Amino acid sequence: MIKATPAGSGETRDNETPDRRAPTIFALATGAGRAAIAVMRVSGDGCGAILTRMLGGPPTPRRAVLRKLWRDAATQNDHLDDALVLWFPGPSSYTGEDSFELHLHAGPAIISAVADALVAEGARPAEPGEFTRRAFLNGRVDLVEAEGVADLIEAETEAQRRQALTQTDGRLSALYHEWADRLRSVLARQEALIDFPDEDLPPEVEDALITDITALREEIAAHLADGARGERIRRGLSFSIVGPPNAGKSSLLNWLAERDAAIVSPIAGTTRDAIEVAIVLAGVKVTLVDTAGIRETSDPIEAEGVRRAMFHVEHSDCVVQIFAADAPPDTETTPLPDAIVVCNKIDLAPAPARFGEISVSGVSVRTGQGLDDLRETLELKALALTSGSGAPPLTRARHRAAADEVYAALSAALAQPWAEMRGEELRLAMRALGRLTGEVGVEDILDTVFGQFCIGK
Ligand SMILES: Nc1nc2c(ncn2[C@@H]2O[C@H](COP(=O)(O)OP(=O)(O)OP(=O)(O)O)[C@@H](O)[C@H]2O)c(=O)[nH]1
Ligand SMILES: [K+]
Ligand SMILES: [Mg+2]
Repeated sequence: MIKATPAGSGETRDNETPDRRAPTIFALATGAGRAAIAVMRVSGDGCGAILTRMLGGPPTPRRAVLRKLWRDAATQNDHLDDALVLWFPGPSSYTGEDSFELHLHAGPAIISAVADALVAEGARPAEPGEFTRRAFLNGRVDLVEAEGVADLIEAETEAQRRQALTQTDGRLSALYHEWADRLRSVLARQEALIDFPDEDLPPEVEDALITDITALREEIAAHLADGARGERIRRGLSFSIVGPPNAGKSSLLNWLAERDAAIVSPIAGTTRDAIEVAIVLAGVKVTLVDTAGIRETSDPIEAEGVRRAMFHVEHSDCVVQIFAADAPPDTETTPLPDAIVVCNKIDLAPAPARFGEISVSGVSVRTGQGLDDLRETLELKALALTSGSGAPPLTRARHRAAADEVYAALSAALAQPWAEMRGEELRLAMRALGRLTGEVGVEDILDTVFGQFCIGK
């Protein structure tokens, strides 16, 4: 077989021993299930040779061309499909390697015949995230951008899509790179202080250094203290509906979910398990949780339901506390902290204006009265919990851990009276930032990061 020119000749990350030859991988980039077209993606050193074998030669780069696809074009043996072919020679491809795409007719027999032919030419099926992993190793994207690609594929809501885009297009990485640049400058000036202690550097040099470290540390603190809005957008918010039995919790859940997700009945204690339904409020993914009515009970199963309800009260981003107008809470009951308070069944009795300090949303799930206003209140809450300044938010626990480390190292540096000792802390901060974008020492986390991808990306 003719060997294609080595691909991915651009710089290789120093954290994984570069394998000079990139084994050729392939995967279906489009989903399973009935469809008109299936896209087969192929990347690696063997691509040129495979195109020669199956098409008779690589087509014009980066142009969609319709070609007959053969198991062996030279002998015109076994016509596999008529496919649209896109040839991306490395290094200016997604992976940085030679790669191509075949837009096939999506019949399962065609897909498996093409896969067989690729295996016969020495390619192997790709692992989850392997294309993007190669893009990372070849310096096409950094780790934060790669994670953004995974989020973009997973994005179900507008807020998730917008956030993932700020990550894949490098806006979040740019922030981290800007921090690294500033830290590098601080570190250089710090080294100068140590190297030329007797050369009477003006005291302003050290003062400016301290000022810069302090400013950077404050910015990182602000990034960390954004109320986890980026992580919330990614994972979605959770809103739980709690209150006494028969208040209409399940009825409200069903109305918000626009389907009969939970059983509604006049029997108090109908809901026992927590019932979760995903909805979208103002472009934000929200998991609504219907819970068991909270009351004293001798029924062990209902008691477990009550215990679970209390768990959700504690762990939700927002609690919707509901009671019925014809069974208002007694004077000992107090509103839950930060709750949205709802009085249901206002078709039976008037709602009180306030419950403790909190104003009450009066609704009737039966007649529909007040429900649109309540939805708007919930939408505003979802927006308040996920919006912030224009700066790209922190989106993952991995980023939070690294930023925490940088913050701690900068704090330690500021606490050091000796310039020599400060340098060590600054280097630690630099390393933590490098791990964040994937520039240093990340071998151990690559499997975790790319394992979350789907196959074909
Ligand atoms: N009149 C009136 N009845 C309602 C309204 N909303 C719900 N109901 C009725 O109240 C009863 C209880 O409703 P559910 O939604 O099951 O109440 P729940 O809070 O989930 O009850 P548990 O799961 O038992 O804690 C049902 O018979 C509903 O049809 C309303 O706005 N007005
Ligand atoms: K009920
Ligand atoms: Mg219920």
